Amino acid sequence: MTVLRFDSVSKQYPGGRVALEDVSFDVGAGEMLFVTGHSGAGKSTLLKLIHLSERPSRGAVLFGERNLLKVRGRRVAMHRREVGVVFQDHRLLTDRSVFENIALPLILRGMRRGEIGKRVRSVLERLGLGDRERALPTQLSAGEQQRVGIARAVVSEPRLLVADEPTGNLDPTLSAEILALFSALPEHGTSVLVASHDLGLVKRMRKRVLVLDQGRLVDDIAPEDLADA
Ligand SMILES: Nc1ncnc2c1ncn2[C@@H]1O[C@H](COP(=O)(O)OP(=O)(O)OP(=O)(O)O)[C@@H](O)[C@H]1O
Repeated sequence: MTVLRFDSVSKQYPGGRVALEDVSFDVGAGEMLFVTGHSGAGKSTLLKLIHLSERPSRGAVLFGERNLLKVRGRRVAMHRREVGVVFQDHRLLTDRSVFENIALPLILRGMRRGEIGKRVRSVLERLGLGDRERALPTQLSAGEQQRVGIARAVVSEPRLLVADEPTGNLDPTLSAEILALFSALPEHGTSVLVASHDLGLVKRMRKRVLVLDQGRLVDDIAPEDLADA
């Protein structure tokens, strides 16, 4: 089953910059893959089209049966509940506890308090944050903050998780740890798309890799065809 399809997608920003040019690919249910390329290659733009912070100039982005070009108004928020997003800079609410940060998407959905408690604690345990639920984000290490960002993105059990340079500021051990967490998500039914310019790291993960170069998809490499890192 296909979760995400890019069909001849181009994106030109106002001002003339072409960020993506005729990009086509599919992501299957429960698949994890990377998108890589030099700075400015179009990685962030590709992710932004998926969570609707940008719109394509040409072509179509399909999420399951949903053509994202037709998603407007209130439906944008509904769409975003099915796509978890992990940002490099975490974007946590600094005056709210770890628990509250993670619970927020469930509170917004109107979920019952008992159910919210159960779900948040289960995600906290999975991410090794069981004893940090009352802490404020400022009291956490960079790696812990990043894991809270991931917990918030996965707590709604999204069909797709997109992550933009999720290991950007982390040391190699923490980076590996975070990527191992992502690798476990497909078992829970979530497909995962990670943008990273760190080629060594991408190769070590041994997953499918899309390569962007100046907005063009120039390679789509299967795990078995990856050279050793
Ligand atoms: N809002 C914008 N307005 C105009 N041009 C933009 C905008 N956002 C990105 N661009 C341009 O589009 C191109 C692709 O940018 P994008 O951020 O997608 O690349 P990237 O591969 O994620 O780069 P990086 O690894 O540096 O984050 C770049 O040339 C960039 O300057």
